[in-house]
Amino acid sequence: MADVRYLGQSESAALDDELMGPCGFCLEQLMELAGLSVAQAVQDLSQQSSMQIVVLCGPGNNGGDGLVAARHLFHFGHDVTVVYPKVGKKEWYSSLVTQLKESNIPVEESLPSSLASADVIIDALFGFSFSGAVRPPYDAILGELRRIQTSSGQPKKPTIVAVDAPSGWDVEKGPQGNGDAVIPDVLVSLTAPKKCAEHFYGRHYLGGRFVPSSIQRKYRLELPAYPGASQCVELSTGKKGA
Ligand SMILES: NC(=O)C1=CN([C@@H]2O[C@H](COP(=O)(O)OP(=O)(O)OC[C@H]3O[C@@H](n4cnc5c(N)ncnc54)[C@H](O)[C@@H]3O)[C@@H](O)[C@H]2O)[C@@H](O)CC1
Ligand SMILES: [K+]
Repeated sequence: MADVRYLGQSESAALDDELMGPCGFCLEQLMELAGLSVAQAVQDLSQQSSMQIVVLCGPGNNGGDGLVAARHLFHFGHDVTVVYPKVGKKEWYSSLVTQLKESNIPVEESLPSSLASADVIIDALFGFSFSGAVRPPYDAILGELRRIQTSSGQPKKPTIVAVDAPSGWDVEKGPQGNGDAVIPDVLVSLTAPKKCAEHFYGRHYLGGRFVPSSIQRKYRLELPAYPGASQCVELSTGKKGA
């Protein structure tokens, strides 16, 4: 089988539109499956039965994936905190927050003081629609992540898991500029990897096991086989190099 194809930004948005238009899916369905696949990938990372997990959620659908993943990870037995500075405009986001609160999962507007001692931090701030320089309040959040990642004297650092694209990276060109990008340890690409993933060398999972054959053919996706009933599959990394 050929290599998995990496998608550009406009192609990713077009594919998304087709799924939720002519293919007959709705956002809530796809977000649930995307978030479940992120939760399964995180579960696959460790044998630890109860991890401290902080999920950073942005204002768009990438943030929605994070809210769904948080709920599943709670049901998997983990200690989950959600940071959601701005509730997205779609009504569905408020419903996802309600679902979390019904299980007493904390949903905070700002970073918890315990962030650096988390086992896992999930970056669900921005996905394939990110562009330009990071605006407040997300610039400070990514700055803190970078600080935790680069600080010395901390025996164990949180594993940073990015959803669909590492936030702050150019969706096609990868980490840009002055070396202050957050470099995640794990990336969970959804549907198909975005071009920025060519610059990623950590553990790389693919999730979003819902792409119909018609779309796979049209976009020449060459998706790998998912094992059994799993919602995610691990890929090899650094396809073309930085
Ligand atoms: N078909 C798919 O592949 C699916 C994709 N989903 C998710 O949807 C994501 C795309 O969602 P969206 O199109 O809503 O977009 P994103 O979630 O990538 O981001 C859009 C939001 O980020 C803000 N934003 C963009 N650039 C910014 C900047 N520089 N500073 C601050 N804020 C900025 C925008 O104002 C907007 O509110 C994917 O990456 C994936 O995670 C899933 O939810 C459902 C299925
Ligand atoms: K992200």
